[in-house]
Amino acid sequence: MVRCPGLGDNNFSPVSPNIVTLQATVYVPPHPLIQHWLGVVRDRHTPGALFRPALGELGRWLTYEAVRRDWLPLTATTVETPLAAATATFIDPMVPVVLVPILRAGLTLLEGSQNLLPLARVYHFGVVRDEATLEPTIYLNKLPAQLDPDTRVLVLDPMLATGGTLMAALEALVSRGAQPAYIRVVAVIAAPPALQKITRHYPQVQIYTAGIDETLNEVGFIVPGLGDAGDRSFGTM
Ligand SMILES: O=P(O)(O)OC[C@H]1O[C@H](OP(=O)(O)OP(=O)(O)O)[C@H](O)[C@@H]1O
Ligand SMILES: O=c1cc[nH]c(=O)[nH]1
Ligand SMILES: [Mg+2]
Repeated sequence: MVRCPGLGDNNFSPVSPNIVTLQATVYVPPHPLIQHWLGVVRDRHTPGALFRPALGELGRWLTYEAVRRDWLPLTATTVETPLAAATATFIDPMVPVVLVPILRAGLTLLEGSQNLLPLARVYHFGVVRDEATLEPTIYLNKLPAQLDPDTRVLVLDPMLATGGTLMAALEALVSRGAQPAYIRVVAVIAAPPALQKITRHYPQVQIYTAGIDETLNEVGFIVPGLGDAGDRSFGTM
């Protein structure tokens, strides 16, 4: 069990002891709904019609966890209730909030995130891994040329395996002005190679994931994982 600073009394329990060496940038929220939906997506017998909405639920709950501490800028003001004046705190509309789904599989997390952050801009980022070399290729980049340095960025990608895909997305974001301290990642399953790569290059980027698995197999799939998230989501097996 690891107690993460800055997250109040919530204990975020690691599935793998590797998290101990990863400082406090990787969080596995011990939420029963997250655990439930993780079990559903892991199950090979879950049909696509349920797999997709299950990832959507994980997108919702992991987004809730990812944004609830020290990330969304707030502004305090006063409102009139029917009875009297009351202080009120709102999300500061002047600070851009951005969602970056990594296509294809990241699209499944988007709806749940967008429901919680309806005013966020969405910049799609398409990456495909070469099945032989595991190298990522960017085939779509809808990021603007420049991002306001205050922009809060939530990157959505269910699977962090070698970490090559996420590194490509983070490089694109940072080169356009995003600040690593304001970037958070929502993932469903993360593997140690990805976590080590990201925390080494971007120690300020926080990763929120439903689980950390032990290893990758010889063809770069997370084991036990959940298989190919994109193919299972879109019926392209
Ligand atoms: O950490 P990495 O080793 O880079 O692998 C992770 C990436 O692999 C999968 O995408 P894939 O290339 O299969 O594309 P898809 O989402 O379109 O299926 C997954 O959705 C991640 O984006
Ligand atoms: O296990 C894995 C690894 C990469 N991409 C997936 O969809 N699944
Ligand atoms: Mg895929």
